[in-house]
Amino acid sequence: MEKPALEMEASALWERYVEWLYQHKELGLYVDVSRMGFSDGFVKAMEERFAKAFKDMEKLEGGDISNPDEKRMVGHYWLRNSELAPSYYLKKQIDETLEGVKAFAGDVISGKIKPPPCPAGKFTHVLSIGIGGSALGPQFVAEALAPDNPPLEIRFIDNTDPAGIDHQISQLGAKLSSTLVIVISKSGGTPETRNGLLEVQKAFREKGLDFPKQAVAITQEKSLLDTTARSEGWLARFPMFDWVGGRTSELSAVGLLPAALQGINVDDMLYGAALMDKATRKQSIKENPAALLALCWYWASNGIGSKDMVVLPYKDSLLLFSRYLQQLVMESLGKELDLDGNLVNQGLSVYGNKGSTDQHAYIQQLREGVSNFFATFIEVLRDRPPGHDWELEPGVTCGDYLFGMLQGTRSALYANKRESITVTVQEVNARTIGALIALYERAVGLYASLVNINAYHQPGVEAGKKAAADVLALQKRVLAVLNEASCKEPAEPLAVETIAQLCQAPNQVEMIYKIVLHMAANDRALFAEGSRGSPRSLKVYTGECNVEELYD
Ligand SMILES: O=P(O)(O)OC[C@H]1O[C@](O)(CO)[C@@H](O)[C@@H]1O
Repeated sequence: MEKPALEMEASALWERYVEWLYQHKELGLYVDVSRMGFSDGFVKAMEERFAKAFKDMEKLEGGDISNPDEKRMVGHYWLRNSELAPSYYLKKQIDETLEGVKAFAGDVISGKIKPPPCPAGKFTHVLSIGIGGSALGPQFVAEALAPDNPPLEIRFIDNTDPAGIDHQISQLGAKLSSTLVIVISKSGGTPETRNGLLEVQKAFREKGLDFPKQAVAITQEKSLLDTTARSEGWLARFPMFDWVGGRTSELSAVGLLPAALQGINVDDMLYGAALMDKATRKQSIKENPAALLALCWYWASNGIGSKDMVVLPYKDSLLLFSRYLQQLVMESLGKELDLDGNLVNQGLSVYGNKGSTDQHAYIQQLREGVSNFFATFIEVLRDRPPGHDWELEPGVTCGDYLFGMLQGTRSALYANKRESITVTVQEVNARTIGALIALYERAVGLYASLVNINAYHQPGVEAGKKAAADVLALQKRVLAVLNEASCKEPAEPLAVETIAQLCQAPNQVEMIYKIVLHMAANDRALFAEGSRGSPRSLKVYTGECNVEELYD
């Protein structure tokens, strides 16, 4: 009888390794699933589901409405092979956008397009404003592929944290005058991105700079951002297509423009992705690396996300891969309902940083603690560019240590019956990064079919956005109430419970206390008496009577 994979002797394990090893020759990419415990019986039992998943992906690529809730096609695969687009019009849009991105980046790098305050100069920096899928891909790619001295250096604003925004602007300093600002938002209305834009526009005004002459928008046609950019005459606008989701947009203008401006070869990224797309269309689990990943995810987590996926790239430049995958996988698979409307609460949790750094952070728990995960090692064979290596000690380089750490951790986990997948690439370059993106996009698509969910919408995010808007609306009411009390003679400091009554929101008293605490920390409210840690003892006022706000 076949021994369980996690208890095999060395020779049987070697057989299993050889039998299951996947190699993509041209990409120099391997997927090893031998350290996952699935049996042949499990693979057999999954074949029918996979047959359906392959068909679902075929229909998706053919232009079906594969995102039924939003009534949208799902076309990120067409971006790297526009011949696949279901209409000539879409193909033309893809080709023209790609050409436009490359031509614009080329003109900026050559200095044909230059910042107005520096007639003799060139753009030196990019400031990219966006969040979620409109930031994570460009951040991952910049970290992985930007050369040491890129033609334009990139910085990111990906939050509505004022101190974080100030930091980015002050790091640019005088270089703001030679900074190209790219605002990325598919919807064109995401509050964090809008706030980043408003803050940056203010910084431009304060320095007497002409923002539109240094600004580019990447957004859906006719979105608020698009209309603003058009009416203000921004330097350029590039489209985000309705049928490309934020988390799968890295190989659209969203990722390609920032990459091209940093001197990264975007054709190579697209080519790598196209090669991987071709490989992952194969309708045989063993010969399809994305199907192998989806199979392992299903096996490890019982098809219900019962285990987490720890992603460990052993390469500094791949640091952000785990963060990028976190959104791709969790926003796609974390769903309450399946496609038939049943309550399923699906998902697959992803976390990770990089090896060997994480060996000194949490591998202790992975090896000996709670066994609620499976690992994915990302291995890079080429340590450094050729000609730069040297031996730290006889016969051993620094890269050999990194290799040893990865192999040692993989073996140590296996010895304690902890499962792992290893994805190996020859080197980190534009082609392999494109291929890795395409590999995981397809694995997510296949897995979503296996568990019968829509991977391409994100209804859960809306609830948080709405709740945040409610908090801001409540804050405005609190301010109005405080303002009115402060305009009385003498001013009347109010208890938080009284504020809640006056706002007609007695059930929101805790939120009102938090709002007041936040305003006080930012000198927008004052405490007449009481201790901040004893909410009931507080008496609050604004310190000044703002008549304008009162009658607003
Ligand atoms: O590109 P947008 O529309 O600004 O959205 C940013 C992100 O917000 C989300 O809609 C929700 O977090 C993501 O799916 C998306 O990538």
